[in-house]
Amino acid sequence: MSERELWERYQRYLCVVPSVGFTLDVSRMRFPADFLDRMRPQMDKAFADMEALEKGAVANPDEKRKVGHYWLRAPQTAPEPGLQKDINDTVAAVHAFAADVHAGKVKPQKAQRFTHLLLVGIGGSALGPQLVADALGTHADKMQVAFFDNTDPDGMDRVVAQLGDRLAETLTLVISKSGGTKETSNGMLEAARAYQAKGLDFSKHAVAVTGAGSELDNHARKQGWLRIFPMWDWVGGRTSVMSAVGLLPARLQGLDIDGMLAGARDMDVATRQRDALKNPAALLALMWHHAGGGRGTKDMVILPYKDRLLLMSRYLQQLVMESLGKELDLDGKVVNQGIAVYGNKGSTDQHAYVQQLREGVLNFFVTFIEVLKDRPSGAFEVEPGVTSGDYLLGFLLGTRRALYEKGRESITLTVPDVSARTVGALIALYERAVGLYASLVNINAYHQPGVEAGKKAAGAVLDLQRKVTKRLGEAGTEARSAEQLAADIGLPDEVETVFKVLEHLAANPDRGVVRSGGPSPAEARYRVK
Ligand SMILES: O=P(O)(O)OC[C@H]1O[C@](O)(CO)[C@@H](O)[C@@H]1O
Repeated sequence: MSERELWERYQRYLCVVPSVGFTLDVSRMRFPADFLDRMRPQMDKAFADMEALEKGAVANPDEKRKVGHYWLRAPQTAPEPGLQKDINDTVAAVHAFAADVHAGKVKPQKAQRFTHLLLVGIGGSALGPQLVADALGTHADKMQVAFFDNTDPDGMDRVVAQLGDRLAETLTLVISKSGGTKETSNGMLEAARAYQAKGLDFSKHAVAVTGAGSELDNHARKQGWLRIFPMWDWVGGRTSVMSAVGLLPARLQGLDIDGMLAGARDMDVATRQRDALKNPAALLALMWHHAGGGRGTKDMVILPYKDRLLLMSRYLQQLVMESLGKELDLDGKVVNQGIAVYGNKGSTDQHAYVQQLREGVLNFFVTFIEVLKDRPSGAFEVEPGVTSGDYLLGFLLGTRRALYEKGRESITLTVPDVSARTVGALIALYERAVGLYASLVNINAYHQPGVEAGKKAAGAVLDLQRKVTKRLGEAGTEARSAEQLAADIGLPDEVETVFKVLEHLAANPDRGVVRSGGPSPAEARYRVK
């Protein structure tokens, strides 16, 4: 297509959401002229499914749950008055609590004011807060935010070291919907130890966001934590950023959560429209379907040309892949669905993997995110008449063109700025697109049966470790091989796991296991110190 024809196509398919100043351009997707018409019956069903979901139908059949993240920004649309009240009360409580913290009414044990925030959570209980904090944060925020989002001891040590003595002014939020996620409870215990090491009572610095009656809820109550905020079973972890999970840390940081909710609400209005050409979430879902033939054969490369949106790809990775990556469809048929998501930011990636995108294996489509506003003020010309921001746009358009020339498809989202409103709108856009796409390919977007297998297997590894260390203790100073120890504990076939566990213990001198013998697994011998 010539540049002139592309301009015509750009105008024909441009989807505009004036309330958030947002546009979606699908002109560089090579879908055939009749594609949208052909997809209409499936799209109509997707709209009907979505309407039922918003009205409170059980949209997650496996877990028999309602799916209510859209109600979070429009409580009046929640199907029961009790839910509306819960949402309104929680937003009000978040505002009131944050105001008290900022004013020093809620204060730390041995300091005047909380100035820092440590968020302990993982997956949906961290990724949304991380995206929002990074996209909207500044050096002048009311509180600076740090995260424990893994059970990596060194990762946590590094955060604690960076906080240093400011731990005394740090409010820790432990966020877990289920309240039983191991990484998060480990993070909580590690955080408590760090406070204790400084002579501080963790419970006087701790707040929980969790489901009523969860392990975390019970623990926080028993220990008399500062506060507990609710997390509801009708909100999925990966769509929880507009519940207390995301609102509380954002408001404590000093961000405009009402703006974020309003942006999401405006996008929700736009994405409820039944005309796919006017509905950016529907158009996005249709483009994903076109790109990957409804089977996810093409990866989604997210390329925001803005540092503040760096975490978009990580956030979308969970939202898209945990929602769509399913073995079975809603009829129980094996489909192995999904769309792989990766990305970083432009133009940085032009000096990394864009080479492959232009010339290598054609297994992807790109989503460019363009931000019109360069910086709050003070344009600086790096060359006569040209700013760094002009370069950023030049690189975006240049890459888009270079990819198109080689038959590589792309979508472009444009937002006026990176503000609370646009971040809320982008999140809402993708939440809806994922839901609509799931209907198009007939899968349940709201459960995650696959992650349980890894959790169970991890639990089995730790049980095995307990048995091995007990056996090592009984063997005293006698050095034994992994093979012998596996046989000793009655699990001879688990020898590889026994070996890996022993290597890990021996690599950490304070664990009390000494390795001797040769470098190969068969030669290695282990004993207690
Ligand atoms: O908030 P929770 O219950 O700690 O769960 C954290 C994450 O773990 C998962 O359940 C996957 O293991 C995600 O869906 C969820 O966002």
